[in-house]
Amino acid sequence: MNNSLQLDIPKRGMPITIVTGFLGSGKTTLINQILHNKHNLKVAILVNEFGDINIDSQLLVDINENMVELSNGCICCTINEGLVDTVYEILERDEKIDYLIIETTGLADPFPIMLTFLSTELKDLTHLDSVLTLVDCENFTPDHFDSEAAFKQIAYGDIILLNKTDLVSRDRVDYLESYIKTVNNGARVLRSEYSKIPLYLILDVNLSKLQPYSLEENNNQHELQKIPKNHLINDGFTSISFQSKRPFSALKFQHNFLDELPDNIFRAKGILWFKESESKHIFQLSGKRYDMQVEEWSTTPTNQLVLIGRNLNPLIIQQDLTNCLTM
Ligand SMILES: Nc1nc2c(ncn2[C@@H]2O[C@H](COP(=O)(O)OP(=O)(O)OP(=O)(O)O)[C@@H](O)[C@H]2O)c(=O)[nH]1
Repeated sequence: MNNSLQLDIPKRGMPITIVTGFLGSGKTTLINQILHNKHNLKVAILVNEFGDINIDSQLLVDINENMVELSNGCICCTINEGLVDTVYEILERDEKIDYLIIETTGLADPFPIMLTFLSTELKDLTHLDSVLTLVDCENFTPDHFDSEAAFKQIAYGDIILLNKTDLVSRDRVDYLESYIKTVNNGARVLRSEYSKIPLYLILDVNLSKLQPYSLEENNNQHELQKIPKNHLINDGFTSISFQSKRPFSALKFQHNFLDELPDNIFRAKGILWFKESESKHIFQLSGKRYDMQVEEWSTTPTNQLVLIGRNLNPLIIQQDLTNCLTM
């Protein structure tokens, strides 16, 4: 007689949370909160930026070998294969990683990224825990910035974090919550300031509705092939990078650039060097709001700036910025 008991316990691979949300909604801020509060958990972070300079990775509190950058393309389309290779590299490390967090660009459609973990061999080695979508309560509009990707971020979110509640009234947050429920009624909706949220509400929550058994393998491949490789072009967004080994004049940067900023720039972020200051300036602009944080330089000073918007003219913007440099 065969006494062995056959238990059908599903093997769970490395848990994965996809952190998404439109430009400037607070994704990097959330990852920093997670890194501060993760205790002994070995967390790997995969940061994707579609510009050719990766500013986000330089703004993370804990930059080490567990942080992987994927720049110059979008993991939901143009560099999806790069995502698969990177996840394999993380899985093959000698030291086991307990949890993987993927920060998408602010313009990513999360669906192809979700499918990546449910098709290919990755479905047996990983476990998609949830898609977490941040919403900037100040800048969010129900037309989703006229961007299909921004709409899908809400539609596919298992957790929606209404962030930047400090900048708006409670009525506005209530309104956003009821609007979001009309698009995605099943999501766990939470609220935060500076993306502060207890980790037990967002990690290892097993909220992903999309599971391998819910989709046939052939179907996944088919769905992946249907994803347009040029969705950023369809949405009309471009990113412009600017770098310089000469400092800016603070006065010129303020008057000739910031005061004249065109409306079609949605987001800018950079590490700036001003002739008038010995400190490094972290520049952040989301919508109409910007701020500068001051820190010590730990590297040779340079300027690195990324601007994201619609129908931007790179030559004019780069020339305007060059004109703000000191001689
Ligand atoms: N007032 C306020 N500012 C916030 C809050 N959360 C984030 N910020 C600020 O908003 C700016 C953008 O935050 P990030 O975390 O870089 O946003 P992101 O989603 O990673 O941006 P991208 O990856 O460029 O799309 C930064 O200046 C943050 O300090 C918040 O709750 N309140």
